[in-house]
Amino acid sequence: MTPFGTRLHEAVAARGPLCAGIDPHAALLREWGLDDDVAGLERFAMTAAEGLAPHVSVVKPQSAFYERFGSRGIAVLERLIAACRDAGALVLLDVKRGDIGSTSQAYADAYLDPASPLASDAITASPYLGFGSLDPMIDTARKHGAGVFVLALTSNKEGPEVQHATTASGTTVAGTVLDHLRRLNADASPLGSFGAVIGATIGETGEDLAFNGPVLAPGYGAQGGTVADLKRIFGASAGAVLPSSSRELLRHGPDAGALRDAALRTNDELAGLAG
Ligand SMILES: O=C(O)c1cc(=O)[nH]c(=O)n1[C@@H]1O[C@H](COP(=O)(O)O)[C@@H](O)[C@H]1O
Repeated sequence: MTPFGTRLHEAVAARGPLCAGIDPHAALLREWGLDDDVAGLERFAMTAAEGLAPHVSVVKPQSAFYERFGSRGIAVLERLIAACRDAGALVLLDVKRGDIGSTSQAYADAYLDPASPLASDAITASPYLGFGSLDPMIDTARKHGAGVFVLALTSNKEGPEVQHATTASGTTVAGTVLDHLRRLNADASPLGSFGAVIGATIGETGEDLAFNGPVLAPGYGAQGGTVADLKRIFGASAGAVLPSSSRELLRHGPDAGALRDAALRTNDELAGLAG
């Protein structure tokens, strides 16, 4: 299997860097004229897939918005993942998992093993049980050509309390995560498969953000992040950055063509980002 980083590099070159979040908020379902039930969820998800997945490099469904409907919501998520992959988009399933190693393996089997009904191209992971607790996810991703995006400097205002804290070795928690990612991606070309999550909303951190892997940058759009912020935060490394937008993009529904136009327009705005 071609490594995720290589597939992502090709997808971004072909379709642009925008990562389209498919988050069926109850308020968005109502805005689209849908009921906040499983039928509404299915209609929302499939319309978003139709409008966005043929045009963007990456889609990112947030699992909780599907889980809130129980097993029938998860069945919709399974169908959404399949539809988006069929349309040529890479699926980054946003689950932010992290646990002791033996349970991390179960999460890896659930989301990264092609035999699983929820198999995706990549997942988001939380490193706060220690970066090494994610090893089963990293190893399983390597085996199946998948990717893992690890939380480093998140877009929410509460993140710095933990992420800016200094560890016993003198580096920050975020800096430690980035060091691990630097090591994991060291030999990859053109791009590693192990990414960092760094919000498009963060202020000056003093961290070295350059590494040979992709960056998921949520917070672009509804949370206030702009193209200027992306340039300020990432500078020359911005070529491997995936700005992620959910609500700002999805408010253009329920017309699939309007979603497509919004995604294409956003990718045009992001075109100046690389280099
Ligand atoms: O991992 C994420 O995707 C994520 C990390 C982060 O630091 N901030 C963040 O907002 N997210 C997710 O990115 C999406 C942002 O949605 P919008 O604010 O509607 O664009 C949601 O699915 C969040 O759960």
